[in-house]
Amino acid sequence: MAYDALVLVSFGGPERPEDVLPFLQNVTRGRGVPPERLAEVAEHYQHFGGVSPINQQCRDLLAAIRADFAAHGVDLPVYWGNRNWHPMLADTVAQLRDDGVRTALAFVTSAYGGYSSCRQYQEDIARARAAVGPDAPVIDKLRQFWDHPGFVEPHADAVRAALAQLDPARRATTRLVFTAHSIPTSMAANAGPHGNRYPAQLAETARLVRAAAAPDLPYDLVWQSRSGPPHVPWLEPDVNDHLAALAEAGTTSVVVSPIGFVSDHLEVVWDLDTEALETAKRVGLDFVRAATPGTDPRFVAMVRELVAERTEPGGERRRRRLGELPLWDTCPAVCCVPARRP
Ligand SMILES: CC1=C(CCC(=O)O)c2cc3nc(cc4[nH]c(cc5[nH]c(cc1n2)c(C)c5CCC(=O)O)c(CCC(=O)O)c4C)C(CCC(=O)O)=C3C
Ligand SMILES: [Fe+2]
Repeated sequence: MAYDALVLVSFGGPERPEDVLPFLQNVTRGRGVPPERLAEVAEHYQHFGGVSPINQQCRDLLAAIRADFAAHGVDLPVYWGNRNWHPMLADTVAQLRDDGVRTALAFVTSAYGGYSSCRQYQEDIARARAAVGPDAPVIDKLRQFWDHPGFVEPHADAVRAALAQLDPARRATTRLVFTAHSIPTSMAANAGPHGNRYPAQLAETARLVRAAAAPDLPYDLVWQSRSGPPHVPWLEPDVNDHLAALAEAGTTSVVVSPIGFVSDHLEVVWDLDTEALETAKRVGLDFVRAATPGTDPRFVAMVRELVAERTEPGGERRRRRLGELPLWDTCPAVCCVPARRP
């Protein structure tokens, strides 16, 4: 199939103190997040002057994709729109329409399945198209990429680089701790056509990154950034509880690798580099946080490869991937339906 454009679709984040609350209201509208939690998260953003790093990271990725496309003769304009903050996806889709784009592919900055990571972005696209009206372009989301070498290899290199900062004499008591955004257990149960796809994909990515980076080290997959009301169960253990338990059991050193994310946005620089680091200090663990792919050339090239899978004859037979879980281009209708409200 031929496409006229690529759209980078992301979460969005505030870039001024006065935008923090309206942004948080957009994120949590209708999702039952208690006001206390919202106030706490607003403080995390204000700690960074009300500026989330995520939008600049998207601008950097956008520039890198454009340069990579130009260097490889891919003649597709690249646009950018967000779920929760400007540039809002509906404005971007209106621009696509004004520019005469009829069909576009969407690269979403999340590697995994699940409602928040996949289905909700498809709903964002559908809502933006509906807002633009009948002449809105068709927009097809590119596939999930949790086990693509362009995602796994940068994470693995980052784990290796982080390990190099730890004391080699303590290697026997060093562990890898992979983290991803926690989600409600009901959302996890509904992820993918047969359920539990989000944790299953993360377990596969963790296994692949560890195999490439440090096959001799023990590893765990744990969760971070829990939101929602306290009585609703979310995936556990939390990274902070886990670090305390590790220290208790004799671990001296950890590399924390946020495989759930593609860039060092606020959930990384606050929840890990500030909170989890604080926990590690308190319980006496050596702690190094591994980098995320960001604009690693292999990650940027992956975007072009995912496009080629959809646009080149036989492209779907040349998928590069390291894992074994089932993979598809177009999600079945039953996939990742929203978690039932408690
Ligand atoms: C799976 C997942 C990803 C990974 C996939 C992806 O990347 O999309 C992700 C990413 C992110 N989450 C982010 C920020 C927030 N997430 C929140 C709340 C929530 N996240 C959830 C899940 C996820 N979130 C869920 C189930 C909620 C509860 C409310 C709801 O059901 O929607 C809240 C509300 C306050 C709170 O934390 O309580 C905020 C501010 C940012 C931006 C950081 C920045 O600004 O740099 C990013 C990239
Ligand atoms: Fe989130």
